[in-house]
Amino acid sequence: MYSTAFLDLPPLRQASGSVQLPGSKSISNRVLLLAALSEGTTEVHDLLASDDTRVMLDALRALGCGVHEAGGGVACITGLGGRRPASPAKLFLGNAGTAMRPLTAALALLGGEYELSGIPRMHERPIGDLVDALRQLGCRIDCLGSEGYPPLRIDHEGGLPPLRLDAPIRVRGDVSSQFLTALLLALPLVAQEQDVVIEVVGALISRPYIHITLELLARFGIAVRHDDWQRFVIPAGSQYRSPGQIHVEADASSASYFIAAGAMAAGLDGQKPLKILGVGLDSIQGDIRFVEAAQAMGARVAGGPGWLEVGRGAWPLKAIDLDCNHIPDAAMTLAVMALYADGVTTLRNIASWRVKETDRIAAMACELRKLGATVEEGPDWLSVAPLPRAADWRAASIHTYDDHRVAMCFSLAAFNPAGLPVRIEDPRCVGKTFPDYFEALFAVAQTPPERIPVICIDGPTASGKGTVAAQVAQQLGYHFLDSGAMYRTAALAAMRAGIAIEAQHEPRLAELARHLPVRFEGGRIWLAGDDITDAIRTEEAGMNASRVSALPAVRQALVALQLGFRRLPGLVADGRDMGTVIFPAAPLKVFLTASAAVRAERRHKQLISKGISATISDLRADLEARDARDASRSASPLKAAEDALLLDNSLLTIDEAVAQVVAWWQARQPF
Ligand SMILES: Nc1ncnc2c1ncn2[C@@H]1O[C@H](COP(=O)(O)OP(=O)(O)O)[C@@H](O)[C@H]1O
Ligand SMILES: Nc1ccn([C@@H]2O[C@H](COP(=O)(O)OP(=O)(O)O)[C@@H](O)[C@H]2O)c(=O)n1
Repeated sequence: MYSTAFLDLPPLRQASGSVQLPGSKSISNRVLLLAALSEGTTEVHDLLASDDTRVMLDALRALGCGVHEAGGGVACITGLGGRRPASPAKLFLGNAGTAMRPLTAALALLGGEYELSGIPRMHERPIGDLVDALRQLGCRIDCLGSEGYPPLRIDHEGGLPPLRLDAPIRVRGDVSSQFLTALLLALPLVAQEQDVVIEVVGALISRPYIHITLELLARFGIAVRHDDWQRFVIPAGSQYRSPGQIHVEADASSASYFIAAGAMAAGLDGQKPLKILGVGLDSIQGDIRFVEAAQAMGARVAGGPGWLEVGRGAWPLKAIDLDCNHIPDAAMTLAVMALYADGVTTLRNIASWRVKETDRIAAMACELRKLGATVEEGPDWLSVAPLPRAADWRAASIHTYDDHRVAMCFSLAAFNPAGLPVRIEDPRCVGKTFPDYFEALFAVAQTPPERIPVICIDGPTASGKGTVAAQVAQQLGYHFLDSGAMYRTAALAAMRAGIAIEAQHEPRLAELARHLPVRFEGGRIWLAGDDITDAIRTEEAGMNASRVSALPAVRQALVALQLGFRRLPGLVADGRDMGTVIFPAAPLKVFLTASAAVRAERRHKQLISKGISATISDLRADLEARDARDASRSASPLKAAEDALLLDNSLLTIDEAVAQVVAWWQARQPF
C-alpha cells in the first residue's frame, strides 16, 4: 500500500496480463458478523484485509468473539452462539458503514451497553432510519451528537426491553439499502417464537446488495422470504448455523477499474486481453452488472466462474445514458470512462452517491473538471462530456476525499492520450477496500520506459546519496536503485569465486556480473541464497567495488540489470553515472557533494554505529583515493551531468537535503 502524501501516475498506454482481486468488503463484513452471531467456529477464506474489515475484527474481539487471524486471508471466528456480548463496550468503527449499521442492529437486539463511533465523516453519514426502525421495536438508542447520526449509544444495561415484534418493522429503503441489510442480518436473533416481518417504505435502492445479504444469510442457515423486495419475512425458529468454512468472493466493484482499463487499453497490437481473477459472471454481487455497462460503452468481455477477460472493442468508447441504481459503486468508474467516449455520458438515479464516503456526485464533478471535462450535475445525476482531443486534457492533482473509489477510478485518467501524468492525493485511502490497488494497476499497466520518471542522485562516496535517494523514493512512492550495491555485489561474487579483481580477468569478471544471481527484496540483498546485505557494506567491499567498477566490460554487463529498475510508478537511482550514462534523459539529476572532511566524519560515525572501528584520517585518505579513482577512470568517470543540479549538503541535515531534492522535483511537475 502507498502511504505517501500523493502518488504521481505516469501516463499509461496499455494493459495486459492478469490481476487477482481482493475479497469483497461487503461480503467480508457480512460474513464476519454472521460468523460472530453463529454457534461454533467459522473459517473465513479470502477475507479482505482492509481498514473496514480491521475495525470489524477489532469490534468482534471487543465483544468477546474468538478471532484468530491465521494469515493468508484466513480468519477463524468463534461466534457468540446465543451468549451475550461483552458489555459495556466502546467500539470505534472508522468510516466503515458495513460495520456501523449491522453492529448497531445486532447489539440493539442483544442487550448490554455500547457506544459506537467512527471518524468525523462517519458522524456525518445518516443512520436515523435504522435507529428509528430499532426504536419502533422498543430498543433504547441515543444519538450522542446530532440526531440521526453516529456516534450512538445503546443502553440496555438492565437487559433487553420487551420488543414489539407483532407489527411489521418499517424501514426506509430509498436512502441506503444498508439499513435493511442491517435489520435482515440482525433480526433472526429475535425471530424465535414468531415470524419477523420487515416492510420497506419507499422504493428500495441498491437491491443487489440485499440480494448478497439474503444469499449469505442462506449460507448461515437463515431462509428469508420476500415479496417483490418490499416485504421480507424472517421465519420463526431462525438460528444462525455456521457453514464451517466460507470463501469470500472478490469485489465486483474493484473489478470495475480493471474492466475499464481493459476496455481502454488491453488487447491492442495483437496482445491478449486483460484477465481478471477472483470474480466472474457467476458473481452474487450486483456490481458484476458493471460488465453490461462497460459492454454498452464498447468493451469486449468474456468470462466464466471466477474470471473475466476484457479488451478494447469500440474506440473511442460509446457514450451512454444509464440508470445506475443497480451498480451504485461501480458506476463511478463509468464517469471517468466517459472522458474517452464519443459523446456526453449521463449517469442517472445515483442519489445514494451523496451520502457515501463523501458527496460523490460533487466530488466526481469537481475532479473531472480539473482534468478539463465539462460536467453537469443534479440531485441524482451526473453528465460528463468527453475530452476528444489530446489538447483538451489537463494535468491534475486529484483530491480524493478519503474515498477509496475516487482514488481508484481517477487512476484511469492516466490512460489519457495527451501523455499527461495524474496525481492522486492521499493514495492510502484505497486501504478501505483494496490496499494494493496501485501495485495491482502497475503490474498490468504498461508504458514506454522513457515515460517512467527517474530521479538521478550521483556524487562521491559518503556524500549521503544512498540516504537521500532512499528517502526521496519513499516520499514519492518510487522504486530505489542503489547502483553501488550492484558493484559491491559483483566484487563480492568475484572474491567468492576466487577471481582477483584485475584488468587481466576483465572478461571473466564481466561474465560473472552479467549473470549475477542477485535479488533485492524488502530492503535486503541476496546473492543466490545468501543474505549479503551486511557483507557488502564494509570499507573493503567498497574499495573492491571501486576497483571492479573501473572495468568497462563489467560496467556494460550491469547496464541491463540497472535499467530493469525503471518500473512504474518511478525510480530514484543513486550512484556515479546514473545521470551521465544509465539514464541520460532523466527529468531530474542531482549531483550531491559534501567536503572530504564532512564525508570522512559521516562515514566514521556510520561505521562506529555498526561496531566497526576506524579512524577519521584513514577514512579520509581512503575516500579521497576512491574519489580519485572514480573520477579519473576512463569508463563512466564520476562527474556531474551537464544538466545536473549541484547540492552541497556539507551544512545540511538529511531532512533538508531530502526536502531540497523533493522541492526541485515538485517544481518540475505540471500540477
Ligand atoms: N546531510 C547529511 N547530514 C548528516 N549526515 C548525513 C547527511 N547525509 C547523509 N548523512 C549520513 O552520512 C552517512 C553516509 O551516507 P550514505 O547515504 O551512505 O552515503 P553514500 O551513499 O553517498 O555513500 C550516513 O550515515 C548518513 O546518515
Ligand atoms: N553507479 C555507480 C555506483 C557505484 N560505483 C562504484 O561502486 C563503488 C561503491 O558504490 P557505493 O555507492 O555503494 O559506495 P559509497 O558511495 O557508499 O562509498 C563506488 O566507489 C564506485 O566506484 C560506480 O562506479 N558506479
